[in-house]
Amino acid sequence: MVTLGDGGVMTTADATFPGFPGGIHVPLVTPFAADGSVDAGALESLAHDLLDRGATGLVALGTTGEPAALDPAERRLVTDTAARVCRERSARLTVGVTTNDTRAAAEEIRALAALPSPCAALVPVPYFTRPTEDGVVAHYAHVTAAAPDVPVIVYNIPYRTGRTVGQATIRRLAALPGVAGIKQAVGAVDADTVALLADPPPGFAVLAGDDAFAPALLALGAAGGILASAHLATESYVRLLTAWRDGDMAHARALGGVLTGLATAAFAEPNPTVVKGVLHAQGRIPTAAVRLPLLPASPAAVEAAARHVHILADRAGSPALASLTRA
Ligand SMILES: O=C(O)C1=N[C@H](C(=O)O)C[C@H](O)C1
Repeated sequence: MVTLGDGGVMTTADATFPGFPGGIHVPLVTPFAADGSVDAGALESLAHDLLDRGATGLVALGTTGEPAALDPAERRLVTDTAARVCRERSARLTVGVTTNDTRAAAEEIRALAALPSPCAALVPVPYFTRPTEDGVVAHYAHVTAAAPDVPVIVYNIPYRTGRTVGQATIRRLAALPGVAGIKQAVGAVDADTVALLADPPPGFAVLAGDDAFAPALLALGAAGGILASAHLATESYVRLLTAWRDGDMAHARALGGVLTGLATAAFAEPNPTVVKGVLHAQGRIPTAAVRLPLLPASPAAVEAAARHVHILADRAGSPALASLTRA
């Protein structure tokens, strides 16, 4: 903790990452009502619940929010709902900007700058087009210049985008004014990620973006994570990050192992189908519905993930996990 002159405190994360707070950010599912419409009331309750459980921030319209299956009015409803909750709770809002068109991304970010509450933008590496890495840098230079007050988080997810971005390019991106961090989701703990975390650019938040690798990235010093499975174990992810920051390695390793099991189960079928299935089974969203081309998760996958949530709760009493595992 860093003590301020007025006797207040701010977290180390705030001091270290001025553009974007570390911590656990939950990429919200978009709940659908029984008639198939977006259920804004359910989204609002879920958002409050996740912040009650200790999330630092919420992400609207991440991959987990099925943005490609929402029309513009629905996307606006989701953004406005999440923005209202984050404003009330003084939490960090991030909004996914899901386009591979540089001009359209710049337009979307300009629109975010006009929102009544401040937010960051989660901007994927331009997908499908497969530009050069120089093209990727030019893309982010253009979109950050469009709205300098909106911090941009680079979303590096090559298995979805088709474009690998190595650490040399990530360092060039980090040097751009307006780029505040990266959601690193490369499907591995690869050499580039290890090198990046060994010597992160000052003030640049490296966030774990692959649930199954999040415990490993946090162990290497990641500032936090944007993790769909944090819907199901918010407090445990927060405790995991805290344990690594506090150097409480025994607890962190034990908890990280259990959370890796949960994450693997939550991603056994396409995200967010399993997460929605468990949230519905827990009575936290009205239906488990997803929109095509996604199909609902199988009952077996939902049961398996729910079992991992129970394992977390059961192990809360074990010595290694005692203070860490209220799911
Ligand atoms: O919505 C997100 O942001 C996330 N999407 C990833 C994905 O679906 O590939 C998973 C991650 O947990 C968060």
